[in-house]
Amino acid sequence: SSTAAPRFAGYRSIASPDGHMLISKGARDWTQLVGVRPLLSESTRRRLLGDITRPGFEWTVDRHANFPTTDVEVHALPWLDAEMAALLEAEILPSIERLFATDQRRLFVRDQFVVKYSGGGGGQASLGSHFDESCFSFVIQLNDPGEFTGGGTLFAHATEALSVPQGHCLLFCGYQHHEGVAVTEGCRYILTGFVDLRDEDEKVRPFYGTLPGELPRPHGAGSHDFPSPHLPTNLARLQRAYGGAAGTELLEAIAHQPPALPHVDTERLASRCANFLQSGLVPDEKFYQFLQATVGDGTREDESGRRGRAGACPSEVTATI
Ligand SMILES: O=C(O)CCC(=O)C(=O)O
Ligand SMILES: [Fe+2]
Repeated sequence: SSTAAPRFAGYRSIASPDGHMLISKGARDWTQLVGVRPLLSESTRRRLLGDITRPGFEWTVDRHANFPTTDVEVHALPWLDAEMAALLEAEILPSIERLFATDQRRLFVRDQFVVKYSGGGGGQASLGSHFDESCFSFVIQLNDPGEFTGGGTLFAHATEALSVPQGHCLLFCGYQHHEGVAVTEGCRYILTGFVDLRDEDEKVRPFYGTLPGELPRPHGAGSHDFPSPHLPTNLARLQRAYGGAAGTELLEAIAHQPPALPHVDTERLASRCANFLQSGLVPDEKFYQFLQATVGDGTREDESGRRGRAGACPSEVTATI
């Protein structure tokens, strides 16, 4: 894939090791930077499009209470889940770390899903102005923008929607207001991810910007709830934090040792692990399901996905780039 700078009239582009940084002419704050980089291989892209355009493919429409999308969780396609876990570790989280000067060891994935926008009345065509309940978000363009009319990601600080080439990925601060512009013809497919930063309030606050109110607790960035372990990348992070332990060993480590993850409250997880150990069950794939069902946001998976986007509220920009 090409690393040439995609050109957008409303943006200035600066080459970076991860691709390009786009700075809209209206940007006043470094949290308004948008990273754009090639990401998906041609074979992954084609395989995914093949899967989701198969007749009878089942989309969900009610996973997010606010600003719902027609989507499907990455988790529903195990091969994709595995590929995304590898891409997150090797590419996406390191890019977020470099672009936003954060610490990738403190990043956890809250949600990942494929979205379908349909022009011509066949389904959802757009997504209204909102902010994501995560410090960072990524949007990967799956199909060729030549296949649809309209579409793209429009930031409140910009005048032009970004529609990047197929396989390219946008990285941005989720608390910046943005919208999915209406597709008027054809279909636009993207893969969206919400990535939270678990860190000290003062590290999180700059990303929250001037949104009114407190830092979004307990479910947003800076929250101390446990990251959803049904995402393999989160489970891998958990295992690493406990010295590579897996299975029973991981359960024991969590149950008996102090939390190894800074600023994540693993108390509830620890007591559940202790109970699981007492039950005498062997942590095979049930262990995975157990983590999925009992921790994460403390809810079942389908409920945890409902907290993804929040309503629009006025945002002012104060700092300068
Ligand atoms: O359509 C887009 O590019 C934006 C998608 C988005 O903002 C979201 O899924 O939360
Ligand atoms: Fe969004």
